[in-house]
Amino acid sequence: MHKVKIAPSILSADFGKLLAEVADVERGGADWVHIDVMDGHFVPNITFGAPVMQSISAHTGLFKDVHLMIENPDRYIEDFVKAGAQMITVHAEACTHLHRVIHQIKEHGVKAGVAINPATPAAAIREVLEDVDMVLVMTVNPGFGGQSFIPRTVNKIRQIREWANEMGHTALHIEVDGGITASTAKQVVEAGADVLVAGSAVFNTPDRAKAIRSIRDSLH
Ligand SMILES: O=C(CO)[C@H](O)[C@H](O)COP(=O)(O)O
Ligand SMILES: [Co+2]
Repeated sequence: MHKVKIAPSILSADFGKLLAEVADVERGGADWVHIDVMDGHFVPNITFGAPVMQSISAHTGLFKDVHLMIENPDRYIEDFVKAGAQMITVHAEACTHLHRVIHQIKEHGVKAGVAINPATPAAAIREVLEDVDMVLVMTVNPGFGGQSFIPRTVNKIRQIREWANEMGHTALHIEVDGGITASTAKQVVEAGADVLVAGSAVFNTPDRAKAIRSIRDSLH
């Protein structure tokens, strides 16, 4: 089992001072930075694209975890690789040819993840589980920060970790995203998650180091 990683989502950061916000969580003990890209089609919200991501990349040593909530993500993989992405996650619901997109990401030499919405069963990604570096189990409906954790999603985490262990895919990361706080983190880690995205729980408080520490401490 990997050491649990905390990945603050910049969705809840102040976009007017993104570099300072990312530097703040880097100093505060974050492991990864989670970059939410939304297109206003796959989800009812728009964030930013590869050029903004590139400006952040150049100024942080954090591992860059890109969550593409966009339709036809295959059209933008190369742009995000050039912008510094180290993990690119696409939604199973947004890809007609999911296996092809996953291999397209890997051909660029970056890690590949697949995400599933709360209403999507774990079985939707069973056939690509051995191909991916990470499964992102959405614990809220994607599109917005600050929503409440959906408890039913915990069963899917357990199921996916069980399948990965059965197939010997012990390096698989399981990331959870949405409503992760010091009150919800422990149950998802116990179910098999090892990457915790936290947006509002980290950025909506003035002391980011304290917020990250309190999520980490809640796991013991
Ligand atoms: O992908 C996302 C939303 O679609 C974000 O990563 C997620 O919402 C993080 O925000 P919070 O921790 O506040 O729930
Ligand atoms: Co996200």
